Amino acid sequence: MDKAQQAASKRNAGYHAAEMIKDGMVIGLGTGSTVFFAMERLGERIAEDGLSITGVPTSYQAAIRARRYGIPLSSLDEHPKLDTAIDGADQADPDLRLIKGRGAALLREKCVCDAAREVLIVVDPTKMVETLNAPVPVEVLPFASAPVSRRLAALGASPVLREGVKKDGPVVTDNGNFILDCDFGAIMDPESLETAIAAIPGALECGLFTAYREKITVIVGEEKGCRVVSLH
Ligand SMILES: O=C(CO)[C@H](O)[C@H](O)COP(=O)(O)O
Repeated sequence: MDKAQQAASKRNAGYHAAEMIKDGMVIGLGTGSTVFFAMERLGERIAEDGLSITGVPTSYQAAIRARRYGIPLSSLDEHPKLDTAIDGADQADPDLRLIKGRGAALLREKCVCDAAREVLIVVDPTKMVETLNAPVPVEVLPFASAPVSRRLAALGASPVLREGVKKDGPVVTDNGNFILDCDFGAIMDPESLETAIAAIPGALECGLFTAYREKITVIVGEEKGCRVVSLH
């Protein structure tokens, strides 16, 4: 799939998710290029049809983009329960388990996913895999990054501190933490791995999302149209 085909697929997925949003909904807004297409379409529906929605952004980037599209914003303080959330993913398997966090927003994304009654995951076809095998991002407390790294290595990864492309030194998340990218190879038991990582003090969250399969709908954008996958 070339770049133009991928962009068309992302756009179709994002637009499809945006069409599923109903008047009055409070929605989590994920981070990443595919969600931005959903926001673009939501902005059009607000401007053209008077759609009334409230967004809870998962990152500064999502908030900036949502404002640009005229989406009114709120927070989990105001809305601890969300009608739905739209988010992207780096990989999804047939059981709708995900790896997220390329954009370093995984901690807030998991909070929003947890708060949402349903979750729309928008992806292009390259994200669909039989077995999750991408590096798992782990957000770590900087104070504890060395011991956390050792614990992750004991689980089978070679953790790599994520460094900035446009800045010197480590990437600092919107929450003031670091990211360790952890390549575990093929992940045969994502649930156990997520539980094991969650048990490490100082590992604040990881990019494995295995607990939300029942409320997730994956919208796979194709060059023309979409394929919708859910377990319900
Ligand atoms: O998890 C994420 C950010 O933390 C993104 O949703 C994920 O990386 C997908 O991004 P894109 O839609 O740009 O491919």
